[in-house]
Amino acid sequence: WDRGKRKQAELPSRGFGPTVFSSYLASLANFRDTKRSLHAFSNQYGDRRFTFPLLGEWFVMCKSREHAREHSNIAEEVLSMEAAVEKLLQSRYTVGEQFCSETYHIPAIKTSLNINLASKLPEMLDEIARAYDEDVDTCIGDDWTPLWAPGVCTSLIARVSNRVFVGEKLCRNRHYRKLVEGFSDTIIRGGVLHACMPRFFRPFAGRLFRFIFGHHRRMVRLLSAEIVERQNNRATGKVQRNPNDMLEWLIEQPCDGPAHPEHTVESLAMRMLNVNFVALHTTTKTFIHVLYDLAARPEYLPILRDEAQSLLDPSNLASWTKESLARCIKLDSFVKESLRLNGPGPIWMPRLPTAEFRFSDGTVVWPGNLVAIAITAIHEDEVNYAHAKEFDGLRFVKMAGICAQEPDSDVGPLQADPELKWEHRLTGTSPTFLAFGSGRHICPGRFFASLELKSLLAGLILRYDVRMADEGVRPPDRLLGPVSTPAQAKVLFRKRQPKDC
Ligand code: HEM
Repeated sequence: WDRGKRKQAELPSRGFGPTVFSSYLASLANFRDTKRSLHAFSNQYGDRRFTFPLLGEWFVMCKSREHAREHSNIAEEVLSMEAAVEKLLQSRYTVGEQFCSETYHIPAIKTSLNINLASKLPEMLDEIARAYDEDVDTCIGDDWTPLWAPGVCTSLIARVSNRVFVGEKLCRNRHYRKLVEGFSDTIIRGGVLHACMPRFFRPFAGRLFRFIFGHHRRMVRLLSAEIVERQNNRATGKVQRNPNDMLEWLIEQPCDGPAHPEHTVESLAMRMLNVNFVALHTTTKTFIHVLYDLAARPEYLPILRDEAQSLLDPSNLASWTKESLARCIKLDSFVKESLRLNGPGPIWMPRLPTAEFRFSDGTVVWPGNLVAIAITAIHEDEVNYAHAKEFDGLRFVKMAGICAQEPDSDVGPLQADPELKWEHRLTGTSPTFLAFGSGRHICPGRFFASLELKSLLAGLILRYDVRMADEGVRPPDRLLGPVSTPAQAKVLFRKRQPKDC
């Protein structure tokens, strides 16, 4: 008999009746097709909170705008995101205690990264041009050539992101890239494995896991010389010699007091793993989905290309600016629509109550039972979006009420009215668009992610034609319970034909 179920017994739940073990049957059935089961629950109980048994957990789910708003704004001390993530990923075992206990990468992203976006853009654009030259141009010609989309996208995102995180030398270092590219997937898989083990066995399994993969050990080895040199520069008043990048912004974060005047190499290496964890996985998956959406819908290529060409100089990436990319509203809408329909799964923004907690509608949640938002039920609800299940690359341009014609002045419509349209831009969030979360833990890296994704996509459509081998068919996502990942598929690339230039 499941204790979690008894505790939430007053909430509606669609299971197999009140018999012993029924919750386990429901849990297995929900695992088989999580998204569809969750949508059925949501349609039935959408305006109330309901329980959703899945893999031995009792998720208390919500879907309505009011519930989503309340969920997003409750204090970390009451409904904890960190505790929920730790429970789901078992990261204390797979990466180590320090991975979960320190969080100074968050202020570094929130402030330093965001303040420096415009000044770091030229380096990102330089890395994008080099990456396309070296990793794509060398593999393709004037004829259609199949390229492994997940491989290409993972490598591009890791390379360009790390140009901003650790600089030119390390972002091209083979060993460094191998470490950061595989890190998130290994940790997520390891987390699932650990969650299935008996609790008493996890510390031992974790030690073995960390010994085998050695993520932290390898990161310390790769970064230690660089960190020591930068700290020496600081100590000898030559701080201006240090590059302005994420590693430096982490070093600058305040320490715990006089006993620890500066962060240790071990601590900084762990933070850099954490930065890569939050930044690469999400952005890479998004880029793969965007590429599939574009390759399967070739009608968008000329539309996006015309816009990019009119606002960005195709032969001179160095001339692109944050403002000129912001004016690419169709590109912005296309990526946002892809994010709307292709999240990493139907259960979103999990929280773990630290004590018994009562929501404003009277629902009581118990410590140990996870609370989450049914994101796909919101993103695919006809009440929120017309023809919600269909992909419309220009949806958010239309929703913002902006004429889908070319902007006819230098100013462009978004710059003319940025406040009004914010909600419909890629980085905008609302109770009906939660891909970047909302409220207290809203994604602080979304401005960086948006700039990176739009620069990469603009670069791609100005250089290449893309299509699926099976014309017009988008490869289906791979589903495993609540986790959805993009298909492992090839996309056909060819250099852009001269008649299109
Ligand atoms: C398309 C790419 C991305 C997506 C879809 C995404 C999505 C999200 C979501 C949904 C959350 C909130 C989770 C919750 O409330 O449970 C979040 C939080 C976070 N994201 Fe992102 N993210 C992306 C890219 C990035 C990047 C590039 C960075 C760093 C450079 C980043 C750093 C973070 C951090 C540090 C948090 C935790 C914030 C906090 O606890 O206050 N994200 N992200």
